[in-house]
Amino acid sequence: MTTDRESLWVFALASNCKYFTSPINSICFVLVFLLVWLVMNMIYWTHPGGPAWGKYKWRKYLVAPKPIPGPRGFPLIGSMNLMTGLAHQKIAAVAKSCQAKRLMSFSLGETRVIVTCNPVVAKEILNSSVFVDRPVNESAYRLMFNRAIGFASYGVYWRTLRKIAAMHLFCPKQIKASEAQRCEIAKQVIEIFKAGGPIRDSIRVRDVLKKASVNNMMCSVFGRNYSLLDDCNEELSELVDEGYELLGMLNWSDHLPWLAEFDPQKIQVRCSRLMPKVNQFVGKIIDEHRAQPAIIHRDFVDVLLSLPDSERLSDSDMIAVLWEMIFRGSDTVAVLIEWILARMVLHHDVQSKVQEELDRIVGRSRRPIMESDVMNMVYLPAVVKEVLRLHPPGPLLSWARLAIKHVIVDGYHVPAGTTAMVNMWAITRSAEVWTDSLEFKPERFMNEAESELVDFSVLGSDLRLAPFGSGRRTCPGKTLGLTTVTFWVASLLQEFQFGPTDETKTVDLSETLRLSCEMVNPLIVRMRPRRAP
Ligand code: HEM
Repeated sequence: MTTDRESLWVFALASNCKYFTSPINSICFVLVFLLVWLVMNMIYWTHPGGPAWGKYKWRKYLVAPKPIPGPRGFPLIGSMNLMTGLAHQKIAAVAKSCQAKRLMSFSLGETRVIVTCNPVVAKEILNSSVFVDRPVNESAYRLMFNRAIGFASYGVYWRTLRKIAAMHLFCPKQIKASEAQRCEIAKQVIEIFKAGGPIRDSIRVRDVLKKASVNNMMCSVFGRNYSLLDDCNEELSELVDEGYELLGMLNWSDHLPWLAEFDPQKIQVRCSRLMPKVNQFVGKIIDEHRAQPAIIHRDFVDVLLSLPDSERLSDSDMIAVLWEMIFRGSDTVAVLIEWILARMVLHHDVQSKVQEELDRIVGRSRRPIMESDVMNMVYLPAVVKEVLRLHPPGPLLSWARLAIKHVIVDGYHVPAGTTAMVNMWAITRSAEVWTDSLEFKPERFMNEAESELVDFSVLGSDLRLAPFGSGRRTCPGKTLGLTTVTFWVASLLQEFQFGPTDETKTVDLSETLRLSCEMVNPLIVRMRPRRAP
């Protein structure tokens, strides 16, 4: 933007000068200007980390003691190619080749970025009081997420939202209170999978899991009970899918602001088509709650409507907050369960061990599993941790952080306004951090006798495995997410034996990175009921 404004000034001054009344002189001026611009961009590009870092150094006349190592990428656009496709894998490979696994710099157009593949530096970044904001993201702003927790600027508003959500949606009492709803949805999922008869040879699990997760959040947030068997939340699923795709896309205009005018990826158009639909859908639910005020708060809309004046949110802010919860709470849960089931198909011995544990704790009766049974399990939580290690749903921790002040990271000067990423995928697969790092071994989270879990929290205190992030902007829904995933997986494994569709086939674990990291090819399984009808 500064470049654009400065260029306009130069042109404005030039147009007032008599020398430029002749066309030849004007053309010469434009050519000289272009040449200078080109030379400057080439100079910026020579800096380690590429053009955005070079530009910062030249603009600030800064003699940095030592630049952060990193790829130069291309002039002007820097390393935009790193963020397309499987960004976490590409970044890990480049960090290795630049010998910059602890801290690497790169440029996304005009955006300065640092990234770490090291747990110690990750802790320094995520737990600092400096990397507490989120970088600018046009889609997030246009979809109003800047007024919800995830993209709100660090400050009073963000703190108030987190406090409200922590007290009324994510506290242990509230999570316990929503147990019946999770049980009901698990029951419906099982009914759907059973509907085709005892032998089901080829079932795609993703669609059912996604719908179940959306329904679960719809119930907690809006107090709406949708059945998995009917299609009445189809509209919401479409809105979530569209928002999900828009937020997950690399928007070139975020990093090359002069492109925003042209909207080359049609992101602005799609956001402005989507938002009125979201406003209408969520606004209608808020109006219905207003028309029938609840004496006991049944859901999150009731909570928001009953806030005291000092904390009351405008309607549009309320829509943003509610919409974000549906959005964040749905995809991550479904994606993680699909990865767990994929691993169960692939490692039949592990699946049998979970089922033995289930039978030991619940008995092979017809009694469905309860969440209190899951609390007594040790092997299943170890399996969930191991899947989070090999397939973290947010390999780059979903949303990056932004430095609000100058800061020193791992001995390097990092200027305010720099975007910071943590490559959790690279950390959790690193041979320097984990023994047999690429092998699927849930036992690594258990003691030698395999009778109890070792003391390893995945909730953000140990950066060797922190799939929910860490520090002030850590995921507020982590306990709810983990409880839902573990319970639904337990319910499915109690009920069914999962296997490959064909004994000669294996499971394709290839990844695709959207907002979360999903299986490229949706999991298709063979299911056999385990319990007698
Ligand atoms: C398996 C489930 C989940 C995973 C793996 C996950 C992962 C993450 C990650 C990596 C972050 C970024 C943290 C950081 O910057 O340090 C995040 C943020 C967030 N998550 Fe989750 N999440 C899950 C479930 C949920 C659920 C169920 C909800 C809500 C219903 C939720 C709501 C949020 C919100 C609102 C933020 C933004 C926090 C902020 O910026 O202050 N997440 N999540």
